[in-house]
Amino acid sequence: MTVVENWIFGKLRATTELEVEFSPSVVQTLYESICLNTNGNIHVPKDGNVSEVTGSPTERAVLNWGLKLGVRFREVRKDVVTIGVATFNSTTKKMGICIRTRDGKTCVHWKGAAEIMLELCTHTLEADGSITPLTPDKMEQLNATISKFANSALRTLCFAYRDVSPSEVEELAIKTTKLPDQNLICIAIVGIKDPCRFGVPESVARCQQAGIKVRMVTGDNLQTAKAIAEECGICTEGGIAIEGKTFRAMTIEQQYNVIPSIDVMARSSPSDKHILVKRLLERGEIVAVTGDGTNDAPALHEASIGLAMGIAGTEVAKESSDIIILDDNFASIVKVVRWGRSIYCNIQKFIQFQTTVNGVALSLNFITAIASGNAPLTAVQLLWVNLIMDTLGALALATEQPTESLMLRPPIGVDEPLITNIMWRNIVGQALYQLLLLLVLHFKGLVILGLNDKTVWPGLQTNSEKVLQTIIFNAFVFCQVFNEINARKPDKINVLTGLFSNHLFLYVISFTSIAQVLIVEFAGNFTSTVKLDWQMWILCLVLGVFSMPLAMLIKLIPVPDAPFITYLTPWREHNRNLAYRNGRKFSKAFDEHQERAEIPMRRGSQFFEAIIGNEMVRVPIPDDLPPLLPTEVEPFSKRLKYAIFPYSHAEPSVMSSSCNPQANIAWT
Ligand SMILES: Nc1ncnc2c1ncn2[C@@H]1O[C@H](COP(=O)(O)OP(=O)(O)OP(=O)(O)O)[C@@H](O)[C@H]1O
Ligand SMILES: [Ca+2]
Repeated sequence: MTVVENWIFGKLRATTELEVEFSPSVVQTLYESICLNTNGNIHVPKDGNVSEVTGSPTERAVLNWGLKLGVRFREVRKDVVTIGVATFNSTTKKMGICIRTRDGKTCVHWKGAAEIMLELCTHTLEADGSITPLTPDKMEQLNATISKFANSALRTLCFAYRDVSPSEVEELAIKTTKLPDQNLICIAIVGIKDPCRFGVPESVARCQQAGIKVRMVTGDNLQTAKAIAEECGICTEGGIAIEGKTFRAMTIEQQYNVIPSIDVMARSSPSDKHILVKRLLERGEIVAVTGDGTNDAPALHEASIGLAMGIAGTEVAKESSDIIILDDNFASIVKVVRWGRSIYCNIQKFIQFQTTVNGVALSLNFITAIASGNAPLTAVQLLWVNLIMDTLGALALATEQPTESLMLRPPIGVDEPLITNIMWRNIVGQALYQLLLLLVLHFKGLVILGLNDKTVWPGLQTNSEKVLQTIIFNAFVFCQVFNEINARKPDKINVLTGLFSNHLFLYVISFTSIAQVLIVEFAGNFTSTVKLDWQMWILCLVLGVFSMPLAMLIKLIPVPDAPFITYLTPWREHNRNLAYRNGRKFSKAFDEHQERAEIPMRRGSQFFEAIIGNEMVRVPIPDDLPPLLPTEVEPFSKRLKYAIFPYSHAEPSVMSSSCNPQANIAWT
């Protein structure tokens, strides 16, 4: 951040040089304001190297500006006695200090958000040292200056001061009251540029493509925030920019209604950030919050995913977050999303693959055992299959790299099932094919393949039966090998894209295939298999490969958008809506403090969970819940998990099914 524009002593200029004709006393006042009313520090090295400036980015910008003006920090700070300080506060957006200078004068200096500070000013300091009243005309002029700065995406700060009377000093000393902040004299207004970091607009655009709504919630002035949001591409069509105080004044209902269109929230306090996140969560959204300051901690903590900045972030912010972005770069958030989605997809692929193998192996052995008394897959063979699908399958499928297409589709909702309709279709299609194939082989294989070698093995099986059993095992394993390739892209016809760049996948597939050949050809005694001739090998391979064109055909079958599970449980959606409506009703009741609602309450959570039918539903808890525990349960409160309160207005259908009217408290 750097100061790029300033208005001082009644003049507007873009330079940082103070003209010589200013009266020394006014320049001294400005220097005091810069050097004393700050948390930052300047270290001037003795060897003449560049001075080092510490503090928050805003403080550093101001101190650097001071350096350019030629302030001698040590001299200004010498012999000054501090009487009181008001540290920077994100809610009031200003900071102040009360000092006694060398010449015995006591004064208070303030620095803070420009338009907020200007409200507290009654006079301005002029170049010749005179103090002139801040007339409405002048006020308008200054506000126009602030707007001008803000519209060029500059953060505006106002410096002000005033002398403090001995009686006020006494009061300060006795009561340690807050520093006087009325009737101030405006010294200067500066515009600080915080340039949009490299790559941010692109990253925002990528997030938007990925169905993520990016909102900016900042302590800056509305115009500054809008201008910065415009630069970063955060503003959307139909989106609005709102001030924290406007949002705060709304009812919960109004907040719910306005939230979807909020792009920018300006001049927000820490609690505004927190409430916005809370409302979003209540609407069932997943919210990621990034922040650096202590004032962001409540929102970071509340969010589904809190991302703190590693370099600029305060310890408090880092403690309250789930992920720390080491390079402070917004582009890293895109990476987080990409990898997060990739892991989710890889788990889905793995589940699709594994469910198919398990389903087929289980059904095959079950059906054949019941129908013919003997199962084709032996325990050792199943162990090998298990190895293929668990360890090797996970290695192959879970290590797929994230692809670009992951960032082009909308996010997955919290209540969307892990196994999607597309996956069910693939699983059922493949499993049916494999099962049918293996059952036909098991029951009719001898005839179809013309196997009639009646030589009896010690295990009372004929040679043909042994060969058939080996073919079934072999075909089954090859089906898995090729179905593993199918599982790479559950929703794409072409499953081969990127296959050759995923070396681990190729190793796993090759290892599985080679090991299978070795097992069948050389480990017959152990796995109860026999050697196969080349025609049989080709047959097994073809049966396995066939699963690939089949998968393509299966993918042509359209599936509905709504998860299959909702067709099986039509009451589910209905209950959810009902519960949500009632949740709002509860909120309202609590708002108005009219009635006590019947709420099974999980302590410290954002939702309460109600049982409706056989469904557990989550309903948002209103912010300002009155003290929860009835006095008689207080002694046991540590053991209390649910507290249920009588509430007369809730819909009977909910209440009758969810709670026992006798029970006021449910214990765990
Ligand atoms: N050190 C400071 N002294 C005085 N005023 C400040 C200081 N830092 C920020 N401000 C004022 O407060 C506003 C920022 O408030 P706040 O810190 O609540 O917001 P934020 O969005 O967290 O900002 P940041 O980008 O600094 O993290 C700024 O626009 C500025 O007007
Ligand atoms: Ca901050």
